Amino acid sequence: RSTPRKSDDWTEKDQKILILGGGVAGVIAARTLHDHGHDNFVIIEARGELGGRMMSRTFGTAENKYTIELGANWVQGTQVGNGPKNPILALAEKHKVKTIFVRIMSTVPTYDHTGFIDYLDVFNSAVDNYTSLTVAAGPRVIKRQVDTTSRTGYSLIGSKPKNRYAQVSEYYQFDWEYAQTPEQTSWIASSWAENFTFVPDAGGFSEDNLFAIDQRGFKALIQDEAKEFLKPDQLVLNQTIKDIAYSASGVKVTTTDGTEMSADYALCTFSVGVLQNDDVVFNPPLPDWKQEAIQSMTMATYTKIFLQFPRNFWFHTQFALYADSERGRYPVWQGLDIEGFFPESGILFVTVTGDYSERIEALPDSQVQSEVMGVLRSMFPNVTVPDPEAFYFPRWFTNPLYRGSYSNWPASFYSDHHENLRATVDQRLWFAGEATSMKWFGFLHGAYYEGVDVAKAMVKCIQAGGCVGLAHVNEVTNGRPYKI
Ligand SMILES: Cc1cc2nc3c(=O)[nH]c(=O)nc-3n(C[C@H](O)[C@H](O)[C@H](O)COP(=O)(O)OP(=O)(O)OC[C@H]3O[C@@H](n4cnc5c(N)ncnc54)[C@H](O)[C@@H]3O)c2cc1C
Repeated sequence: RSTPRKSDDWTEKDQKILILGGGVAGVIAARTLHDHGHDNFVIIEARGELGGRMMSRTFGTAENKYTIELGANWVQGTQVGNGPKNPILALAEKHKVKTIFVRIMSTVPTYDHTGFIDYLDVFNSAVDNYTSLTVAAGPRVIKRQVDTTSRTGYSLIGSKPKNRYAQVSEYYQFDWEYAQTPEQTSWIASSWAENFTFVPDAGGFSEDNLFAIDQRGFKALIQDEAKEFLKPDQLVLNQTIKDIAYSASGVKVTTTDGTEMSADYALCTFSVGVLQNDDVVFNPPLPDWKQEAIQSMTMATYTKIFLQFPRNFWFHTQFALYADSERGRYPVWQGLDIEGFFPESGILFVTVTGDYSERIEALPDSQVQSEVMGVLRSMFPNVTVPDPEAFYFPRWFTNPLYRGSYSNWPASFYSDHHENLRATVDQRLWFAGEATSMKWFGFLHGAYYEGVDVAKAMVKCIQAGGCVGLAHVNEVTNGRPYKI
């Protein structure tokens, strides 16, 4: 009965539950159902493997190839003593995924368009300013003050970057994490996101980060976890869903090759970017409250641009900063050709985010490569910088299976919107993924916890013989926005 078939028969369903998408949320939801004795589910995934945004590929010349991470790369926040443990760390340990501890805030070499120039003092002030920003958000929550953008927050704590050095230092603290600017980001939500992951005193895991260097790919942790419980007939790969029909009596999905699968329930784990862009059509259209929630969240983009050179001519630390006159132009550089990472690899990468990612995705690779090389040559004016032997960057924003990298919470997204993003539609259609996590949106552990929590809620519902599901509010109202 789990074999996909064509059918218009809504009374004879193929499955109890269809899990739409095989990323972290989908796999962990499946495991949770299995743990509760519900094995009548099937995961449907467009790609040929599980993992979703845990995505890797081989990169480099024929003689010097490495597995690199295009998507998630870090276990963000680990554990202090017996405190809360990041569940992604637990999976990495269980499946022996190789990671390396990285101190992100340690000394970085600093550059501008003329070469090396020391602005570490400005950089250190930006570290302090970011801490002040998150601390100042706390009382606003307690006093029930309105949310504003993080830019407003920065200005109120007195941080107003005026030159390229202050801007790139702020970028490293902020945009490099949220993949959008302080103008585009909620002050309150970005602060609690920081606290719940990185600040143990505020309920977070730890301030540490582990960088995955496993040559099976970081995704090995979720793929190996799936192998422990998933049976072959519980997984359908290489099927892209184009239509989700639902009613109070069940759900039916149709894939691009015309295959139909029906079930009592569906759990949709597609990114909020996919939901925003109508890549999948809902039939009937999703209710207004759901659509408003989906369109009010933001899908941000984080792009790693990889280069491989015949020899290493750059800094010997993991990180370096480049201050351009344009904020966000090829700012954060990471070398992998160092002890403990991929020595002798000749691999270096630079990250861009947000609107700048969208800009470069619209350009041919050759143009992006020549821009990046222009920056690199200005950073090292006394070196004859060779052309790269390999060059690659993923286009997350235009990829119809993702439409960006991870969600980011804007100042106009209210708690009720969040509840509605997560809420069940017509008792049958459920939603989970990194974006539905209030505390950990954007992170792998957010996707993990949502997979657990939403699947548990579904189990409760099924055992009760049906239920309304996760509640929503019909209209998000904001009491007193205007004096009229
Ligand atoms: C560049 C980048 C860097 C990141 N860095 C980190 C990091 O270092 N640490 C961290 O904690 N998090 C990081 N993240 C975020 C993390 O990867 C995500 O939060 C997490 O992987 C999301 O999991 P998910 O299950 O919610 O969604 P997804 O992984 O997107 O799973 C949804 C699945 O649905 C599939 N799908 C989509 N459309 C269809 C369709 N029409 N039909 C069938 N299947 C479909 C997709 O292929 C995908 O497999 C990063 C993400 C990116 C992109």
